[in-house]
Amino acid sequence: MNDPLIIAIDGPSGTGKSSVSKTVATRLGISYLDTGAMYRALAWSCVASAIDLDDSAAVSAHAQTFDLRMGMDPAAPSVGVGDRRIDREIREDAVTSVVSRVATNLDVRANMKQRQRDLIAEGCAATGGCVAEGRDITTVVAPDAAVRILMTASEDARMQRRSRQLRVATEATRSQIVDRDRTDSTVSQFTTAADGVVTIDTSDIDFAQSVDAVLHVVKEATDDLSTTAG
Ligand SMILES: Nc1ncnc2c1ncn2[C@@H]1O[C@H](COP(=O)(O)OP(=O)(O)O)[C@@H](O)[C@H]1O
Ligand SMILES: Nc1ccn([C@@H]2O[C@H](COP(=O)(O)OP(=O)(O)O)[C@@H](O)[C@H]2O)c(=O)n1
Repeated sequence: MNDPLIIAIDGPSGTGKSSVSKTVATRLGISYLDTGAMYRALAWSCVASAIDLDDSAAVSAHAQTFDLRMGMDPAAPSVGVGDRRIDREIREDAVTSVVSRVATNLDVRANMKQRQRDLIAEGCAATGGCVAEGRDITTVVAPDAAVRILMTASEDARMQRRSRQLRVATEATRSQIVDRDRTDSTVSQFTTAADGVVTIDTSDIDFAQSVDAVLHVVKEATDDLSTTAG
């Protein structure tokens, strides 16, 4: 049997990671893991449980025990805590504005890394592969993935996409995202490619071309693997 195909994709907000990863996973018939949604779910759950986000010990204790449920079908990914589905809630401003506070907690990150590795293994067992996307997948969660990609895009392109997606003014989005990227980059390196990571700049290409660019990198990597194995 072939080895499972793990595709790791990192990058800052608005580069196209989530939308491109979902389409790539669908096209390849493999699982999809949105790791950002996991940090968002933890932030939501802390707020819902009235945990003080400045109390890092309480946040990290909650991270160990909360009942996070990730659905990894790329055609219908889902996020839940216990029986409650929170797909919409985790995209709201109340979560987006605090998510970096839980994501910069190093105990939380260690717990998430383990959960993410387990989920990737589960996704691979179910479908033969997994596209996992976030900020530290190529470097920390799956540094041995067969395919490792950093998606980048100019700040203007990223802001325009996000504001179109959220239907809000570009300038309002800009400061929020720039601040979040800055805070996030204190714990993860996701603006320049680590060794062996392929950069795809999506600034001047459209969505379909971004998908094709990822599939091209996947094809090259898997062709290389079969040559090495053969
Ligand atoms: N060239 C492109 N590549 C990827 N996404 C694009 C592109 N142009 C526009 N978009 C759109 O940008 C939006 C933001 O993409 P998303 O996948 O949410 O980014 P991220 O997960 O990196 O924050 C989506 O609505 C996506 O369809
Ligand atoms: N691998 C990851 C993924 C996300 N995150 C955190 O989770 C937040 C939300 O991630 P996301 O991918 O949903 O963010 P955007 O698509 O809005 O950029 C980020 O701002 C980071 O704080 C992380 O720390 N590590």
